[in-house]
Amino acid sequence: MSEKLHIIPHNHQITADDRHRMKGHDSFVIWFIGLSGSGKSTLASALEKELYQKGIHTYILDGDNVRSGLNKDLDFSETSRKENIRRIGEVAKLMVDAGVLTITAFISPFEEERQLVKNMLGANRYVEVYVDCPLEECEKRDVKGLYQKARNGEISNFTGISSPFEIPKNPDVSVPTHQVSIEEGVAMIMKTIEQKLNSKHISPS
Ligand SMILES: Nc1ncnc2c1ncn2[C@@H]1O[C@H](COP(=O)(O)OS(=O)(=O)O)[C@@H](OP(=O)(O)O)[C@H]1O
Ligand SMILES: Nc1ncnc2c1ncn2[C@@H]1O[C@H](COP(=O)(O)OP(=O)(O)O)[C@@H](O)[C@H]1O
Repeated sequence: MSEKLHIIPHNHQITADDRHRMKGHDSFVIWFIGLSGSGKSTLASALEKELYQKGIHTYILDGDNVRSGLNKDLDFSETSRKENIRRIGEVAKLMVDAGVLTITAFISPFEEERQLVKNMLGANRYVEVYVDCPLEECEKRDVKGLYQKARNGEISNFTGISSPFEIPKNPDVSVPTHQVSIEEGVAMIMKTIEQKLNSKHISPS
């Protein structure tokens, strides 16, 4: 797009801080990264349950509600995956501004897009969770039978088999799901976000 757009922001009367004060907690994104079958959805779901029980307003963005709607025009080429993550980052930013503790569960295979999202949100609103599970274990689990299909050549560009996965350089927490239980994994994440949950980042009224 070459034409300059004249978009001038409006300063609304209610701010993110007002929304945090209303809800009694801060908002940020918990961004899960990992191979298919590593345990992103399982951990995201268990974590959400724990946060819900603490009275925290959460929402999970995942393939079910994003790739089948907003991003249904995208496939699994490198370009599409990058655009997938960029758009999810933008949606997460809106949700965080709306006061929701947002959890995302996407493979997010490229470091560059992860950094882009982190910069978009601001480092203090982005918690990176690497669901660290070896390919062999993910393939053994083969929750959806997709690894078998990828090995048979029925699916192309499959992450870990025929499409790259860049190991996160500096995640806030790594959860080795082949070594720890779901409960232990959730506890590791809760420990990482504990301080953020307690410090409300709310300016005095
Ligand atoms: N080619 C290929 N490679 C990897 N994964 C594939 C592929 N085709 C379909 N699937 C299914 O789509 C889910 C991954 O989508 P994501 O949006 O998370 O991928 S990405 O972040 O854009 O790389 C992934 O879900 P999870 O298993 O929950 O990770 C797969 O079930
Ligand atoms: N410690 C663990 N943490 C998360 N998942 C685990 C763990 N141990 C075994 N699993 C199993 O691994 C599978 C992970 O699948 P899923 O959560 O759909 O992965 P992803 O969303 O990354 O594709 C599930 O069947 C889950 O029960």
